[in-house]
Amino acid sequence: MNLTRTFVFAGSIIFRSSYIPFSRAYAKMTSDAVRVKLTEAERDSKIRPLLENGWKMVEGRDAIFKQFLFKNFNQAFGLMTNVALQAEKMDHHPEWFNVYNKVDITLSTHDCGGLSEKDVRLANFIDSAAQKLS
Ligand SMILES: C[C@H](O)[C@H](O)[C@H]1CNC2=NC(N)=NC(=O)C2=N1
Repeated sequence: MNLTRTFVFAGSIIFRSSYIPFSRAYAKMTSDAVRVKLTEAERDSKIRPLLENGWKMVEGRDAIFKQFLFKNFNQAFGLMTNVALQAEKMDHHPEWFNVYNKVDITLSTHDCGGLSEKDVRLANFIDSAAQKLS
């Protein structure tokens, strides 16, 4: 249990709150330190719009996938360049594959083993960046 989780666990004991709400509050406070899985309500409000915009749930994983097709390689690589810079800024990285004008992107948060707020933010950024390129 690393220092962050120790602190969160101790906090939930001291404040007599259940582990999850305290850890979510702590996660908001230090959004980069602790990544927590989306709740059912958050999935309904934040993942559903992505699924309606071409993203798909990955079978057997708590992850989302989308394939982007462009006119040529330049556009495809332009998306990857924009996303790479954003990924570094967020410290949150896609799993992706490119061949010529096609970019396959899978998003999930490795640190919590599933979808988190970071995946939602990055997916929305990717959709917006792809739209500007097409
Ligand atoms: C140490 C570094 O902050 C972490 O490994 C970051 C890097 N990028 C990441 N990317 C994704 N998709 N999930 C993570 O949990 C993650 N963690």
